[in-house]
Amino acid sequence: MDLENSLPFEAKPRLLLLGLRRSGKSSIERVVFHKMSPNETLYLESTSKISKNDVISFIDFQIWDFPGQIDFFDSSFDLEIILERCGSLVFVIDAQDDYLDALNRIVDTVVIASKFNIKLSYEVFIHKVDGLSDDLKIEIQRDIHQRITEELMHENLEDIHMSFYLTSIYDHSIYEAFSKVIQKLIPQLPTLENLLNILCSNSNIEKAFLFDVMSKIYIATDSSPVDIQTYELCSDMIDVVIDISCIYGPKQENEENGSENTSYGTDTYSVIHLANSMVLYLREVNEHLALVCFLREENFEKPGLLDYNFACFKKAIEEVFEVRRRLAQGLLPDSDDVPGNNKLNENLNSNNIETASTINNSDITSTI
Ligand SMILES: Nc1nc2c(ncn2[C@@H]2O[C@H](COP(=O)(O)OP(=O)(O)OP(=O)(O)O)[C@@H](O)[C@H]2O)c(=O)[nH]1
Repeated sequence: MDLENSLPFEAKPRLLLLGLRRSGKSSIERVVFHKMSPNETLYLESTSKISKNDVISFIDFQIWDFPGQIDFFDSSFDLEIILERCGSLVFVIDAQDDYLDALNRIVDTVVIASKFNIKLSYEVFIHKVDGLSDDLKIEIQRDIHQRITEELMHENLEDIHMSFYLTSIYDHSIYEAFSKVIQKLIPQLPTLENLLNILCSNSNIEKAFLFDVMSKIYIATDSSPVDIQTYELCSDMIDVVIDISCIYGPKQENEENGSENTSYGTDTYSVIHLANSMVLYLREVNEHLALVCFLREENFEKPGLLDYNFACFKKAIEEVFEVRRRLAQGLLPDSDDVPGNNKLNENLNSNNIETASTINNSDITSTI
């Protein structure tokens, strides 16, 4: 599961943050990946050179923050090398400012980038929407979408697909948008979704998210639609659990510098009963990932059933990433027909997960 060690630094997939000066690129990177509070970003200085950050968490990739004043097309940049290992180009537009220049830059960049890497995904963050009314947000999104689509058609690039997100660092929208961007870089996404669907249907769970704990990005969810309020509740639960475990959890000694730090371990488990008869259920899957589920109180009468199903789910997740680890190390042929994948498909078989109707309390206690 030690994924960040599985790829050398230069081989990690890249995500490029591009946009005009002061559009909010560094703020996004600091808030999402370095836990900076949004208010502190007011004091960020303008970035003067490309800042490359290795994301140390479950997700194995690098973020490159391109300063707004740098010309992406400058001949001193080897675009072929920069774009070759790039998974996504994220364009950040300041929605509170005049954005016509930003749109021209986006179209010019797409024209060039599409020549170097046809697999790139293009993401547009219509950013700083916190100060705007709902109607204005929709109007701006429609206008930006239309202008970019027209310009791309003009360049004969109508096949390019771009995704648009309304974002702000002052609420959960930036995490939701980043979650969707990152999910496109995770090849195992359909398998993870499938596992979550099986878990939800067999445990009567309304919604389940698999979170990267450090960034609070969800790397997968079941296929029912994401309701932003449910997402916010589940995401907030991670903060609550981390805060409580930092204060009251067991102290762990840091081997490198001998200091003590508190973090939650692999047995972390939390249940919160809400006033509206709903239950939040959190289990840590490994040091990077946590499963957070939202379910009705009446479906939580047999917590042991959920614990048992979670154990099956956790085992399947471990096998998903064991296959990836072995592929990264060249231990398996890069094909669909590898034994690990067959094993994985076996685990996807819903028979491995008990259903509420087929298990009774005595079975649960004996199987855990
Ligand atoms: N209202 C609001 N302000 C934001 C948001 N995100 C960033 N800002 C502010 O925008 C300003 C510029 O942010 P930066 O992150 O430095 O912008 P940048 O794109 O990295 O700028 P360069 O380094 O010059 O390229 C800061 O004062 C941030 O506090 C947001 O979501 N809402």
